[in-house]
Amino acid sequence: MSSLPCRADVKPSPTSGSGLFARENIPPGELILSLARPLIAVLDLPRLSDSCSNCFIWSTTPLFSSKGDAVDKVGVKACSGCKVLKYCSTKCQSQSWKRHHKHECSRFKEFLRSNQLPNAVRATIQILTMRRHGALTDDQWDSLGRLTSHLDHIRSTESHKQLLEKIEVLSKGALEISGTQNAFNEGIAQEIFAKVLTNSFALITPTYDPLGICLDPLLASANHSCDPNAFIVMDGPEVSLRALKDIKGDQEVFISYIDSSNPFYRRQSELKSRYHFTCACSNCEKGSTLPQDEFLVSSVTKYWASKARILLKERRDLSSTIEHGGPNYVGCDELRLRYMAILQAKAFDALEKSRDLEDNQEAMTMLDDNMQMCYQSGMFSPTRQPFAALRKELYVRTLTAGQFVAALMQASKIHFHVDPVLYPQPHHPLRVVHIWTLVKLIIYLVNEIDSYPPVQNMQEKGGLDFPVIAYSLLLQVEANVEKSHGKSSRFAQMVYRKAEEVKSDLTGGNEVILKGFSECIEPQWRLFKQAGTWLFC
Ligand SMILES: C[S@@+](CC[C@H](N)C(=O)[O-])C[C@H]1O[C@@H](n2cnc3c(N)ncnc32)[C@H](O)[C@@H]1O
Repeated sequence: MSSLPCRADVKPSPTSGSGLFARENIPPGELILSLARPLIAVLDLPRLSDSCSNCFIWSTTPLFSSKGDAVDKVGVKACSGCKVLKYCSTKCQSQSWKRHHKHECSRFKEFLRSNQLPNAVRATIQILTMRRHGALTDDQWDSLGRLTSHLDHIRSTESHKQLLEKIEVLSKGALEISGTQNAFNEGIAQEIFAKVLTNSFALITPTYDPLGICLDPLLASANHSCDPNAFIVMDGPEVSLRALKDIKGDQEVFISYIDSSNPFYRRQSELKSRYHFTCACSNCEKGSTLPQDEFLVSSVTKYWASKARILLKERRDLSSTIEHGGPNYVGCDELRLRYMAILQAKAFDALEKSRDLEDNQEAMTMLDDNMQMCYQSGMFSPTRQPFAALRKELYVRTLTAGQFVAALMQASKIHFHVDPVLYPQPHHPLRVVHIWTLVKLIIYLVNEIDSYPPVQNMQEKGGLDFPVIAYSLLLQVEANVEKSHGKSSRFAQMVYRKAEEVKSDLTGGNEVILKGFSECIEPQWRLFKQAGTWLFC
């Protein structure tokens, strides 16, 4: 694959195996490396039908995507051969065909329409067929070969029996469907499949909506830290690694594989089960002593203690997670700590279950109930997980359900009270994306104000001037998007265009009016901050 700038090298790492190391000092927000596209990429099954399999543009119809970003409608047409992969243009179709699809199309035609093949199986098929037909060079094949598979560890660990069975069955399926049995044996297919599981990362939109998985040997050499100094951002097929913090020459570049705002034992168990390692990063070295683990109280009231006793008795699935080594362990030797651990376990469990619910109302009720528990038990600050994650999930659900006023209040709370703590760097891509989503939401509400009496009320009686608020939020996105996504990214270009459009709508290009607006920002900001405090919790 053609590669763009690279300011890092793969070297042996004291952390584990190989890692990425900066060649020179890289200030926050600067590019570390960029790839025109990852070596291998496959879309999630639902995205196969509504996204381009070459440039990954997502052609959905709803007003807001799952992360609340307004979506432009683009058509995609199915490949006339397999009728599975779709493309937004003949150019995209032809690029994909030449790169890999001509080797798999007839196989997909035969198998994929009847089988709902998981991502890792399709990625393995892509690798096997590309190699078989000479579309992966020896260098690319060797660099895939150097990636960690953990297969020996999985084979020798009793608790990984089920995982081993899954690898054996699915890799065998991938080998058969790829039609490359004459070139590769089952052992090779298992190695490749296991490498895909350990080394692939999420294929995402610039606004962090998940689209599928991708694998690239260069990016896969970046080790994990729960206190990362770099992040991955995508722009269509282009993948970039950018500095979150100041990185000195020769320093190791770390990304975070997981949500690092989670408490110590949850992070440890996720990394152990998904990536097979015990994290010893600078944060994990400090154990459960950081703000991620702090509760606001040292014990809960009698009311919550009685709720916890019931959960301990009735929810065996949860009580097993609070034992030492479990994800919800908080130091369970004392009863007061067991009570807090089981309440935390219940909230995390609800967060995960809500993600699988199709029904928005049911999900919102579940999320709301557990947020109330976080608040009323007095244990959780708004940034202590899973309280912050429950709120974020509720925000996305309210947007999807078209409950835009509730969404606006949650967004204010997230903007002022959650994100600055969880993502301290103003150019953190998630912080930038959240503000952008909020801008889009406010602009939508302003345009449709007649349909939203509560918003009209906030404007007329509460004195909120939404255009001024949207404009000042846009200024924040505009100031940070170069560092979060890169100046020439499609996302940054969209932000710059929107900023110009809003500026001109507000002022008609008159600089004096614009100056007047700038002076209104401060008092409006205070009013908007209050919108988050109107919520019960
Ligand atoms: C995507 S690979 C990273 C590159 C890897 N070091 C290699 O040599 O191929 C992920 C694997 O690297 C190792 N790893 C990554 N971060 C680690 C960390 N903080 N501590 C220990 N091992 C880590 C684990 O074995 C993990 O499964």
